[in-house]
Amino acid sequence: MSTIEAIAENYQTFNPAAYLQNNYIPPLADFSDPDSVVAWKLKCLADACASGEIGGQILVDIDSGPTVYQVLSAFELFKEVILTDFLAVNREELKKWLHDEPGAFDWGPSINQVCSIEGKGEPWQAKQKRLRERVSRVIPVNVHQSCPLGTELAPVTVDALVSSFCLEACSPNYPAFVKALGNITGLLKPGGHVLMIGALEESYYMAGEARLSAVSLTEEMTRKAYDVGYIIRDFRSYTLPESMTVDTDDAKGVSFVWAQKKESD
Ligand SMILES: C[S@@+](CC[C@H](N)C(=O)[O-])C[C@H]1O[C@@H](n2cnc3c(N)ncnc32)[C@H](O)[C@@H]1O
Ligand SMILES: O=[N+]([O-])c1ccc2c(c1)CN[C@@H](CO)C2
Repeated sequence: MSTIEAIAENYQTFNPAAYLQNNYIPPLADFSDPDSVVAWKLKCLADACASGEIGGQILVDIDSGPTVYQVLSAFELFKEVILTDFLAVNREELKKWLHDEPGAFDWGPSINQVCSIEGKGEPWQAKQKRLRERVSRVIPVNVHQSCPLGTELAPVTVDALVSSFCLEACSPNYPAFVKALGNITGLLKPGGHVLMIGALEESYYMAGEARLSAVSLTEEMTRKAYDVGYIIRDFRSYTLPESMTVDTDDAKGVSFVWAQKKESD
């Protein structure tokens, strides 16, 4: 039976480079296929951001891992973007990309895909430059703490959160998943927005030699987690086709939730 401590211990062998290769190159990130799952994720995020209802001062990405695709639309709507992760190795990977250092992962294809979706006709390099300028901090996070960012922002609350493949990938069970959502909700202003991507019916995934357990969530379990304190604005799900099943996890699909924190309970 996993516990929060055992999961944290297991994450010590998480390999960012292996994780990126497993999930962010073809076939999962094959943009020649408009139905590829990463293209679908980017479209979900872009559509929510195109609503005109999301924006403000601070956007926090909870659990960036070594990836930035998840904020490629949302970052444009905020004055400051804060990236976070539990592991120093992931925070270092993010800084490598932010500083355009040798060996950094190439997010160009994902950025180009978002530019196509957004249809503003700008070169992807311009968006990449803007994102690098907009990120103010890369800081630690622990979603199982009542203050997931410690004192870094307190008592400031933020206008929006993005989070992708996080809560289910680091919680030992569904109650802990729901509690972790409650913890990050405390960072959010009333009326603030959450854009969350999650795995559906996944029990494990690999990141190099690390084998991480996940809470297997159905669509209904995912929706239900937002029953307290949120209005769901959009919910979408994607079933992974045979062509996109990989041997590095057993996810059956991906969910997207756009939820807005109620002004008051
Ligand atoms: C599947 S990765 C998600 C990475 C990225 N957001 C993405 O979309 O691919 C899960 C992440 O959970 C992080 N993590 C593990 N335990 C955590 C905890 N207690 N609190 C916050 N994040 C944690 C790991 O460092 C890892 O980056
Ligand atoms: O389909 N995808 O684009 C995709 C990207 C990342 C990840 C998954 C699927 C499923 N496993 C999670 C870890 O819990 C990581």
